[in-house]
Amino acid sequence: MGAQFGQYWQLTKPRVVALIVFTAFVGMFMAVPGLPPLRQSVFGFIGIWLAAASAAAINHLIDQRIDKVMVRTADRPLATGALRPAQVLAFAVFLGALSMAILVALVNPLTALLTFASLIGYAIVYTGFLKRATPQNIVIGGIAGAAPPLLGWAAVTGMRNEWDWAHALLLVLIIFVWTPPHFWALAIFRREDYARALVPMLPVTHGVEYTRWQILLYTVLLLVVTVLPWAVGMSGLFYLGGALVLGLVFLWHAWRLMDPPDDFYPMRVFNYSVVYLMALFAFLLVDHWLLPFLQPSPVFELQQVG
Ligand code: HEM
Ligand SMILES: CC(C)=CCC/C(C)=C/CC/C(C)=C/COP(=O)(O)OP(=O)(O)O
Repeated sequence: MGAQFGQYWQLTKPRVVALIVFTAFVGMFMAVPGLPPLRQSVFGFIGIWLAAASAAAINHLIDQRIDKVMVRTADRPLATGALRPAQVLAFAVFLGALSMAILVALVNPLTALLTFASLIGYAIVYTGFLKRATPQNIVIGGIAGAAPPLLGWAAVTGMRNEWDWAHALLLVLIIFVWTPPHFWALAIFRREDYARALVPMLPVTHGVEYTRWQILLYTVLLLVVTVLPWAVGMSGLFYLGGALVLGLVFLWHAWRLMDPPDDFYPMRVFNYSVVYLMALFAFLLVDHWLLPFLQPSPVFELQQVG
């Protein structure tokens, strides 16, 4: 029983999904001054979590043949036969249905719709089609993985106006641009896995050198887009400082990757990418709370003038 639970837990890609829901959580806080409304944020969080977990389980189902061939994924529940496809399908449908019920009944229909689109985007469009079709798979598919800040924002505001959309999409853009360096670093290290499984990932189709250049270009772009929250007045100097330091370290890694000290270096870049995104969103969150304290209020300024 305990062992079975472990297998089902593994289907939900718990570590990836933890970072995904963290970005949704930050989206909720960025959407409003102070604390977001309790019901929408708690059930929004649970609903987005369940949807992402469902999408991850469907990814296991559709990818079972690929996962069996790749060293990195050969121990997954379907690849080893620990779970049967029917069990995985039932689990994924259960999580997905529960997610939709919670989002529709306790959050709002727009969040349910956007979350459902992300679920289909990752589980079906990316896994079932793009992944097997083009080396731009993860760039396009990255839209689904990047959506959670928008989902969080929608959960607590229902998207009131263009201002909401523009600011939420800016956070989506950051994760969208982050995804290629995140994934291609790992793909360089695991390129033999992908070649054996006939998955057209960039290092397999265009070579390692070309992929390193792409990583460097996206990392430069990432540094630029992470300045935007400060430039549009969404975040303050505390965030900007954090984003610049984190981004320059990422750039230094991407630069060293052009002529790496050893074969394992791409995995160090990959591991850093995870720490980077976690820290960047933590900076957004803390800055959002600090901002009112750091910026003198108009009353305070008046008192000073007086
Ligand atoms: C299409 C987009 C993406 C692709 C192709 C991708 C690919 C991958 C792959 C292949 C791994 C290794 C997983 C493993 O060995 O179990 C991984 C790990 C990870 N990914 Fe992504 N990823 C994407 C988007 C994201 C997003 C949007 C997030 C979070 C916001 C994320 C967070 C993580 C984390 C936290 C890990 C580390 C898991 C661990 O330490 O075990 N990824 N990713
Ligand atoms: C509803 C919602 C927010 C959905 C988000 C979906 C989600 C779980 C995105 C994670 C992205 C990810 C781990 C891609 C790797 O898939 P892969 O098949 O390339 O990697 P693998 O070989 O490790 O399975």
